[in-house]
Amino acid sequence: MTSEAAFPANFLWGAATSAYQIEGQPLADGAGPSIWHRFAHTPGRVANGDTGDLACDHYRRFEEDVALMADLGLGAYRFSVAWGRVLPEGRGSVNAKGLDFYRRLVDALLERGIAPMITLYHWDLPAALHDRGGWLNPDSPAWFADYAQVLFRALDDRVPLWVTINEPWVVTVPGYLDGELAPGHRDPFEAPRVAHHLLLAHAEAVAAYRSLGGRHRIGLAVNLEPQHPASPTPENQAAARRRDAFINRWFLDPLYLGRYPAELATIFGAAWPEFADADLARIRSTSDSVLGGSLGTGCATDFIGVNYYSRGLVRADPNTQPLGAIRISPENAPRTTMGWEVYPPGLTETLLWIKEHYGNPPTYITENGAAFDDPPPADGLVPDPERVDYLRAHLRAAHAALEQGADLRGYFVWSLFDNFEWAQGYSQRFGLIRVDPPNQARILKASARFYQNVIRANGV
Ligand SMILES: N=[N+]=NCCCCNC(=O)[C@@H]1[C@H]2[C@H](O)[C@@H](O)[C@H](O)[C@@H](CO)[C@@H]12
Repeated sequence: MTSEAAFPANFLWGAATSAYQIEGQPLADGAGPSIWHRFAHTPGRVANGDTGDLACDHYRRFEEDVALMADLGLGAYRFSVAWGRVLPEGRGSVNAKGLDFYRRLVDALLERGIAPMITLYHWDLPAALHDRGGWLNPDSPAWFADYAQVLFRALDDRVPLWVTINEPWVVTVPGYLDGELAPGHRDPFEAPRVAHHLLLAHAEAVAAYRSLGGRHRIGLAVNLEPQHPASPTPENQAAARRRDAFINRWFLDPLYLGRYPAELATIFGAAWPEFADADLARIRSTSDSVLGGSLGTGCATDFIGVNYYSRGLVRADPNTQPLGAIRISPENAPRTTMGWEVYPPGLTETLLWIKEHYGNPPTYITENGAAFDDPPPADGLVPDPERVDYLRAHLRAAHAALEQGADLRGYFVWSLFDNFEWAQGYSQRFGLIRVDPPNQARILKASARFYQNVIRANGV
């Protein structure tokens, strides 16, 4: 099959998931509960009262699932470790059975020639640490670095790619500002401090990785979305700039430029603290990579993981505080069932924005995908043409950025399976493979076959 867009020879093709969204049995074998176990079991927090108690039962079915990944021809699989399985109290003694699950999963992947990309933190903080203040506690970066070292020591001989934290913005804003996600706080004084501790946690984990002689690559995964004014009025343009700082630059500017966007102090006002210069220096610290010498990007991170779903169409709105800007959904544009506009050019724009603003660091698209109301299976396959179109268009958009010089190394579909979509429970389907918790059958969708062909052709 000749492909219109041929990718580089060693381009990495993967799919992504996270522990609480697919594993099930969150308390098995001595695991400690997470804030998401607690949040999901709090009435009213998750649609239909759904929880991750069963999810995709991946904790039990992982060998079958790895075989499915191999059938698709995945070159890599991105998954997260549930901190509470490895350290039930979040710190202190290691739970051998919990760590062993991840060792067996990694070995099963390697046996099939699938490279593991491990995310150390995908939102499921041990509840025991939350009870000590969680990410608000200035000790949280050290807790995270200690946990990271347990994984580095156990698995770095076999894991080529590490992501420290998934989407610190989502941990911070839905978690501590608007309260939609665990732990469900709504406090503008807490959010900037949580964000700061997450950045320090990333830096401490990277520093620990370097000091242990970590032989591979470690990065941060961030959700990014271009912000476009709904109409070119000065108010809307200013609102788009504020939202750009708030969503896209909050974490990348400190990491690559050693400073927070100035807009954030204006947005948060009195709630924005004075951060120590030494902290910002630590976050941006130039640490020698295992390849010797700084990587040239002058920061602790080897690569950026980009989670791209859509753009933000922005209108000034004084009633939406603290931003004074609201994201609107364009009436006549195609949208996913999450309400997000399907906007492939935004992926090209995002990748080129990273190249221009942060020195073209190595980049992986660590998440890209869409939720649609898939029809039921027909002849053993779920017809999901909308998802096929979404993936094809975004792969072409990624390729356009490659052709303009973006250092894009790989692409991970979100998600391998229909799974627990946080506060929306199982009402949203993002998978290449259909999973219904009651029967746990794995049924390929047309998008899985499409992606299998993309991988074979190394192009789309
Ligand atoms: N305003 N605004 N912007 C919204 C920005 C948040 C976008 N949501 C994500 O990126 C989450 C990411 C997560 O890793 C995964 O665990 C989730 O299942 C997917 C799907 O939801 C995506």
